[in-house]
Amino acid sequence: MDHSGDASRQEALSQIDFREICENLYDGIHVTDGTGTIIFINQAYTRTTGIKPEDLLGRKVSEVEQEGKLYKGAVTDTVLAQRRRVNSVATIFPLNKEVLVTGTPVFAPDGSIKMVVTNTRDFPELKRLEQQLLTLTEERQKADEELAYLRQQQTGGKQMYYHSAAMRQVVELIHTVAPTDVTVLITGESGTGKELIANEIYQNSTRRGKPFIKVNCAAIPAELLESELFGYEEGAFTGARRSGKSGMFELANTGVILLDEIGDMPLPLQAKLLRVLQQREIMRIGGSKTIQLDLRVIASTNLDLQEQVRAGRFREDLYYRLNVVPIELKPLRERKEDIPYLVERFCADFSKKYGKDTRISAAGMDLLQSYRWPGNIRELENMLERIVVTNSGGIITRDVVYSALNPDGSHSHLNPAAGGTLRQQVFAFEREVILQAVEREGSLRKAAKALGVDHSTLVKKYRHFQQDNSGPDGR
Ligand SMILES: Nc1ncnc2c1ncn2[C@@H]1O[C@H](COP(=O)(O)OP(=O)(O)OP(=O)(O)O)[C@@H](O)[C@H]1O
Repeated sequence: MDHSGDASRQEALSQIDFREICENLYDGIHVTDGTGTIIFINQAYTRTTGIKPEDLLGRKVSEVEQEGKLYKGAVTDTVLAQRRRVNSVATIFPLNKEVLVTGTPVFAPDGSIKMVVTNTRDFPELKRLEQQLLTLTEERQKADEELAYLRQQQTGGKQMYYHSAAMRQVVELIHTVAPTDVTVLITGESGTGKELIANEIYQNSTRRGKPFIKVNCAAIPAELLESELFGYEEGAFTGARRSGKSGMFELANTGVILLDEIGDMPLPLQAKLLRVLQQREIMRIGGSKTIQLDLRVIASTNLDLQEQVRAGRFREDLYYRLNVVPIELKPLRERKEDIPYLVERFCADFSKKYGKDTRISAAGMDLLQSYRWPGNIRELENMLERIVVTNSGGIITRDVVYSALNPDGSHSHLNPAAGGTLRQQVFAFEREVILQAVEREGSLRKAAKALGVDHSTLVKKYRHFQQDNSGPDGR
C-alpha cells in the first residue's frame, strides 16, 4: 500500500502552527494548565472581553475571580472538579457584559487533566441573533398566515353561479382538466368570468395552496412587462434595484401563473414566452443562471386570438401552445337563462352583506333579461349591488331597474335591440313602454287606458312581449 500520501499529510501537519490557528479563531480562547493557571488567551479573547494577556497569563483563575476586577463566573475550576465539559454565562467587568463560556477538559494519557480550554462567545451577539431569529420566525409565520388568507380571498372568496347548459358544460370541463397540469386558454368578453374560472381551476388543481400569480399583460407597460415576468439581476439596467428582483415566473414556481389579457402581449415577448413554455426554464434579465420552472400556465383574453394570429399580432406557435384546452365563455346576452339565477343569487348576497331583504319583481327581472349586458356579469353584479344599497323598499320594481340601467335619462344604455334593424328597435321601444305602463298602472286595463289603446290590442301585444324577451324575430 502506498503511504506516501499519509506521510506528506503528516509532514504538512507538522508544519502547522496551531497557535496561529488559535489566534485566528473567531471565538475567544482561554487556556489553563491542569492546576488552573492561565497559560494562553487568543486575540479574539482580548477583543471580546477587553482583557489583555498581561492581565491574566501566569495567574490562577480562582485568584482572578477573587480579585473581582476582570471576570466572574469562570468555569475552569468546575471543569477541573467535575472532569467534564461545562457551559455557563460569565460576567466581564472591564466591558460590563456577559459572555457565554464553554470549558472543556483535555486529558493526559494517565487520565489527569492537562489543560482546560474555554471558549468565550459574545453572549449579547448570540442573544441578538437568537432574538432576530425568533422575530424572523414569528414574522415569517405571520406572513405565511397572511399569504394563505390573501390567497383564499383572491381565489376562493367568490362563488360561481350558473344555470345555463353552456355554463354547465364549462364547469364540467373545468373539473375534468383542473386536476391535470394541462395549459388552459380562457376566452370571453370582459366581465364574463374568466378570472373566476381561472380561480376555480386553481382551487381544484393539485397546486392549490401553492403560489397563484396573476399577471395582467395589458395593464403593465410593454417596456416593464419583460422585467416583471422574468425578473432581473443587480445592475441589469439603469434604475434596476440593487439586489435584483424575482419575476412573476419565479414567484409562481411550483404553483400556477395566470397570464391575463395575453392577447395584448407584445410580439417580442411572445417569443420569449414561447421559449419558457417549451423549455420550462427562465433566466433573469442580466443573469447567467437558468432557473428551472415547475408551473402550470393559464392564459386568458377577451380578444379573438385566432383573429390576432391572422392579423400578425399574435404568434401562431404560441397560440397552439396555449390553446391546449380552450374554454370559451359566452357573453351574458347569449346565455340569458343564467340571468334570473344570477340576479337572485346576487340579490341574496348583497341583501345579506348590507342587512337588507331585497327581492326583484317579475317585471324587473323581465327587463334585466331583455338588456344586452355589454359589461356582462360584472355589470350585472355591480348594478345589483348599487340597487340593493340604495333601494329603500324591499322589492326591486321595473322602474328601479329601468333607472339603474338608464341613469342619465337618455335611452342609450337601455336599447334592447341596439344594433338591430329599425323594426327590432321599434319593437324594443314599444315593448318597454307597454311593460312599464303595466307595472306602473297595476293592470292591463288601466295601462291600456293610460296609453290610449284598446284593451284587446294591449293584451295581445303584452302576451307577445311576455313570450319573447328579445326582439320581433326572436333574436
Ligand atoms: N358565474 C359567475 N357567478 C358569480 N359571479 C360571477 C360569475 N362570473 C363572473 N362573476 C363576477 O363578475 C365579475 C367579473 O368577473 P371576472 O373578473 O372573472 O371577469 P373577466 O372575464 O376576467 O373580466 P376581464 O376580462 O374584464 O378581466 C367578478 O366580480 C366575478 O366575481
